[in-house]
Amino acid sequence: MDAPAIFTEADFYQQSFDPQAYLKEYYSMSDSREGANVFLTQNLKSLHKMFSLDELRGGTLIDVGCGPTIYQLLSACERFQEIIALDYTDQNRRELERWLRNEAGAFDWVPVVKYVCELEGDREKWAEKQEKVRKKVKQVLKCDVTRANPTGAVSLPPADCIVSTLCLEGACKDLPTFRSALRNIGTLVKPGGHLVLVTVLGETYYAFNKQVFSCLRLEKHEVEAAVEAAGFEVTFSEAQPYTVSEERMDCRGTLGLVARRRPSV
Ligand SMILES: C[S@@+](CC[C@H](N)C(=O)[O-])C[C@H]1O[C@@H](n2cnc3c(N)ncnc32)[C@H](O)[C@@H]1O
Repeated sequence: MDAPAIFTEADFYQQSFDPQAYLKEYYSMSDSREGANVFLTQNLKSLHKMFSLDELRGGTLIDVGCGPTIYQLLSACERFQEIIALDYTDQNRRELERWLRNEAGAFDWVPVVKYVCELEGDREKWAEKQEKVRKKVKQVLKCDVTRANPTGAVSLPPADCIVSTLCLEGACKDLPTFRSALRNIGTLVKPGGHLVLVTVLGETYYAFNKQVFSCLRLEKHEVEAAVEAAGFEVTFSEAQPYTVSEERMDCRGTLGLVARRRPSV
């Protein structure tokens, strides 16, 4: 499989991203899909590690490019009082809201929630954690990371922390756009607040449901330099090789990064 000839940007997501197919392909956790679980468990462990850091706690957390997923909030919800989730694509925000309202047909996150509870030391707390996420997510709003003001007419008070998983490398066609998107989302966090990033490294495409999406091929040092240039100080950065060979993506590694926004001058 090859990367698309033209980089698939936000409008392509709006037209072609099927949230249920995405969830089924990347977030179904089962013993029969051992290889497929590696990508997910690697990212869950990284989020668990980062949201165990002392400095990561506070009032508000904004999830940028949340998609239809909640796994990125499972460790975070223990550290922040309120969560606001943002994404460009209408159907992804709707799918997330379906789960938040516990509607029939919403994706079953229980195996993933149990896995994170086990990382935290008590697998039996899964129902409590699900309710915590459902209670803490206060708003699900549209955003565009390529805009200087990502939430447009809606103005949000700057958050204590922003988290973004697997979004910017899919939304940004080249390194200058990636760097400017980091500056844009940086405005959503208070000076002294934190950015938590999970990105894939060395990836040019990912696919599901016979649909291929572009990915900006990134190296660890490029992500770190872009985060620093956006006004943050990187305080934690850990890359892990991704060695599973699969048709659905050409990912070579994953990166978990924490940075602190510098005081404005
Ligand atoms: C690969 S999905 C990641 C979803 C989720 N964060 C996860 O970890 O699985 C990429 C997400 O980025 C969103 N996206 C793409 N372009 C965007 C843009 N310009 N602004 C905001 N979100 C965008 C898509 O709608 C999609 O939900």
